[in-house]
Amino acid sequence: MSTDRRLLEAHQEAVRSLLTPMFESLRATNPECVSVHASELLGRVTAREITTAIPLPPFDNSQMDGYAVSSTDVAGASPEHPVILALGYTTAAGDMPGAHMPRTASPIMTGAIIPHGADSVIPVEQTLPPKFPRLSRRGDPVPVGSVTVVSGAPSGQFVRRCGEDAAVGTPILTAGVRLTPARIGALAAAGCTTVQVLPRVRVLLCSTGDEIPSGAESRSSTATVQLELGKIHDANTPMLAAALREAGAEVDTLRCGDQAAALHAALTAASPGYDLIVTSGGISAGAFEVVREALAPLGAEFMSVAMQPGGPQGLGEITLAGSTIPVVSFPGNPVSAFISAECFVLPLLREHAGLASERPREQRQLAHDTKSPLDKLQVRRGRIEADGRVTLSGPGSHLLSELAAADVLVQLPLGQDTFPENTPVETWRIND
Ligand SMILES: Nc1nc2c(c(=O)[nH]1)N[C@H]1C(S)=C(S)[C@@H](COP(=O)(O)OP(=O)(O)OC[C@H]3O[C@@H](n4cnc5c(N)ncnc54)[C@H](O)[C@@H]3O)O[C@H]1N2
Ligand code: MOO
Repeated sequence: MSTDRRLLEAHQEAVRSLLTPMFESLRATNPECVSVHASELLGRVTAREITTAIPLPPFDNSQMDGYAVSSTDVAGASPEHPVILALGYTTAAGDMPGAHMPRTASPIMTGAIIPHGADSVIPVEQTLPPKFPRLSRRGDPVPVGSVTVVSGAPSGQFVRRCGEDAAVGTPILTAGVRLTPARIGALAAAGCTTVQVLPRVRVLLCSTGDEIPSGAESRSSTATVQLELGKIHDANTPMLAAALREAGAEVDTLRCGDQAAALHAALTAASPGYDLIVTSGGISAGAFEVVREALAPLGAEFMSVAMQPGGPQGLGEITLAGSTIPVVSFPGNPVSAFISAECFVLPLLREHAGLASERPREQRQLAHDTKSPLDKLQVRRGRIEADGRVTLSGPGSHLLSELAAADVLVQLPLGQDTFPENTPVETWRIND
């Protein structure tokens, strides 16, 4: 590991430079075609602009349950000068309308086509009687009866015009947009059955360490698994897999002990088909640093970043079985791994997935004084108090329960080691 410490921004830039060709190549790859009805569509990113081939709405229709009328028939209607109209043909949503006859009120339901000859709708509550009489649907004889109208209805009242939401050929979605529920709804309304979406980044996530039981040992049908002394549960694999997936990646996982040859063999066998390898653990100054030992000879570099947690880091393009693949290595301490992902990889994945790359930052005041190392940027975990100030938890990178209970990450900048109560600090939300 190099003894020079690089600044966080320099490492962010190095990771961006490493991963940019991978993102570019994914954008240049043939898009995937996904059904509008598939649950996997949510969160995918459009590969092309999508225009509507039909007007939306596809026809003039009623915004209210009421009566379609000719605005000239009811001009000047008021409680003092009511207009009495005979009942016309009824149109419900989905029906073909009958002709609207002059001096009639054609019962119409929300979403039904405005019948030819009518240009306005009066809600049923604004007529006398204020409820529909017994009505027949199209094809049946028109019921005999009348409706008293006590207010005028300007032309176009409660009429939803054909194409007013989107005219034929209008782009509904541009390329590079994340598919949200509303966007999927708009595509479905336009009659799109499939959508071309960008391929997702396929990540192989590999957690290392002899202290973590192998996959088979750690999976159990009971709620809690017993541990042998010296072993711990694998927190990083589920945590990092969830973070990567939340940022739009597809993730498969791999577990490996502390033998470099075994890690090399496992990655060689598993890596084809992936765009990126992310590792956790085995990169610091110990005697058995499996990731460093296995990946440095393949081209990865390991360095120290002037931050805490997350000091030890690794990255590079490595060659496995004749193919090159980018690798980003995080330290094994769970809070270090989480913050490393948050600082170096997730913003880039989010950007590719059409999400806001950076989480919004907020200035808050510290609720108490604290210290941090002068030569490192410290990222602390904090709870927001009722007065908006932040109480920090301990700095240790093993304090995962405190990370889980935190509202915000708090940045204590490098170059300052004493932070009195009420010092303004930059924060960003987690666990939302
Ligand atoms: N002499 C030095 N020792 C250490 C240094 C240093 O600069 N000099 N750096 C410390 C820092 S900071 C960190 S962070 C860690 C990083 O070490 P590694 O990346 O080599 O990680 P490991 O040693 O494999 O694990 C560290 C810690 O995390 C636990 N761990 C690992 N994987 C998981 C997992 N999947 N789930 C839960 N917990 C995990 C592991 O048991 C260790 O306790 O090095 C310091 N040491
Ligand atoms: O830099 Mo380490 O990531 O504090 O435990």
